[in-house]
Amino acid sequence: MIEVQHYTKRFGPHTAVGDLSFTVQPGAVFGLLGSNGAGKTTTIRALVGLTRPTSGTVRVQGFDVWREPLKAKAAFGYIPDRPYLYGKLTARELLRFVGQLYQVPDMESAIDRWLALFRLTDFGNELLETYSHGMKQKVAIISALLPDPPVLIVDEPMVGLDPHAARQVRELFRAHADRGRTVLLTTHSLPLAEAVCDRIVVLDRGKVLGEGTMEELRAQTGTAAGGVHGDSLERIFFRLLEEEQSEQQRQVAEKV
Ligand SMILES: Nc1ncnc2c1ncn2[C@@H]1O[C@H](COP(=O)(O)OP(=O)(O)OP(=O)(O)O)[C@@H](O)[C@H]1O
Repeated sequence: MIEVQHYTKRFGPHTAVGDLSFTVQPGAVFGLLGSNGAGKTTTIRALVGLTRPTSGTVRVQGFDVWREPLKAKAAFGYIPDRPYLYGKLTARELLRFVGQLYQVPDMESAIDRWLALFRLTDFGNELLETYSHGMKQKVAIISALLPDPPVLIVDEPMVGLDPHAARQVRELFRAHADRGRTVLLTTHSLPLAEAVCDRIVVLDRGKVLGEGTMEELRAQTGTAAGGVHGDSLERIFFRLLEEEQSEQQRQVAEKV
């Protein structure tokens, strides 16, 4: 379970995220969507303990990520948008390192299965510095999933993946949640969000524009289901952004 309560992050005078609250229950895939600079990565970095909230709290499996970092970190797997992997290790060495840290049972056969699933068996003993971007991304995904964590936190998972791998990863996230685990992901891919997310929050410039299931977002934006585009998340997303822009223009006009 993930609980974000009144999370605010400021960088100097700039508010990157303001008063964000949401909960992700076990069994759910939660999508954090928004334009460039909306505050998605800033939120993810708070969730994984890389930045301290200016105010508010962030909990994973009941543990405050900043106050009880070891307990919180033991409970989640994290796939960053730009994975850093030790280039002088082979994929197998890195995965053994992760497996030992998290005491993964029957580690060697688990590693074999994961490498085979992502068609990396032949490259398992090659140094990671020789891997392509997509291959590195696959290893980062395996590292996060190998310990079968109760919570999975993912920043832009599909960048660099070929269509086959992208579909596999989408199915893995869904299956992870369906086994009672919690999944939070950020993405620019509206089809991905629509296909796997149970709930979605749309951010823009650090503010929440909308939150809910697809049905709730449709109701909020007056976007009817059906029709060629009527039920798509893309339409809801643009409607929310348009509403926010008209509200800002109205406020500016009032001040003039
Ligand atoms: N370390 C930092 N110092 C100053 N400002 C920052 C820092 N990190 C993020 N920001 C600012 O916070 C805002 C949110 O950035 P963030 O990276 O969270 O956006 P994002 O939604 O992940 O965007 P993208 O889709 O482009 O990756 C931006 O205005 C960014 O400039």
